[in-house]
Amino acid sequence: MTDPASATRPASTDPIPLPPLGEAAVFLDFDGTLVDLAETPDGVHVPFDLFSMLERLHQRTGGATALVSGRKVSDIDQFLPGFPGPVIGSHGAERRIDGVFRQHEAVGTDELAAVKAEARDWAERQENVLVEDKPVSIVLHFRQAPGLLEPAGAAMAEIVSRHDGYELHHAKMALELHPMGVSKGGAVQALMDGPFAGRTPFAAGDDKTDEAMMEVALAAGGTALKIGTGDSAAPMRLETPSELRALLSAWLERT
Ligand SMILES: O=P(O)(O)OC[C@H]1O[C@H](O[C@H]2O[C@H](CO)[C@@H](O)[C@H](O)[C@H]2O)[C@H](O)[C@@H](O)[C@@H]1O
Repeated sequence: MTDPASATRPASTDPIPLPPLGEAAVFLDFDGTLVDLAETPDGVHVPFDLFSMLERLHQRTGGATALVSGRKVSDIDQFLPGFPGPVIGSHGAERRIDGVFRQHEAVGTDELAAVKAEARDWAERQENVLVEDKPVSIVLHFRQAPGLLEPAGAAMAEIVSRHDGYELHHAKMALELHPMGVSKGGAVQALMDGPFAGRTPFAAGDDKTDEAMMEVALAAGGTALKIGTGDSAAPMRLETPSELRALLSAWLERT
């Protein structure tokens, strides 16, 4: 029988098997991983020392530290202005690598506009559903209307069923409609095949969308860490973003 406590216990503890930073490629999710979740997307608190820690990781890994978020890249720029490494946004549908910014080809298409309009139209007929419009997707947030999550799931599934090439992603208290095939794993693989080649990857995340990047990290001989509860391919687990930040600080001291 599975021990319920094992869902939150680190699968591996002392010492956590992390490669020397000079040989590592570090992939970090943002919400729920580097910062605590908040009631609204704008409400997250960025600890004052997070930026300097990420900057040190960037330096110590020779530039091989990437932020890999479901947020749009411009959000990450707002929360962590001036982060010098690659920023993967919108779950991989936006990428800024070596200063070159690219977005998914769906941006600007009539089909994407129609998917967004239909989702927004449904949300505007409800109360307290927060709409987040991103370049390659639309997100409906339900922290202020948890009872609507289920009916919204059915309504959003119906919308994507009418638009070829779109899918519904169940996020934390949110539903996101985006083009099929968008994946953090694809973006992480591209970095491992490109500027981060030859390094040992470490990926940390808290959500289902992070599993794809963790699987890429594991397949490349690296390791992965899950924050919080829930199934994960990650062999390591911590409970909170603050524990991860402490681990990253200790890593910076260690190697
Ligand atoms: O991949 P991530 O960096 O973890 O981004 C995932 C989504 O994060 C945001 O939504 C989540 O965090 C909000 C703030 O804590 C929370 O209110 C919401 O319930 C969560 O789903 C962001 O708003 C989304 O665009 C990201 O996809």
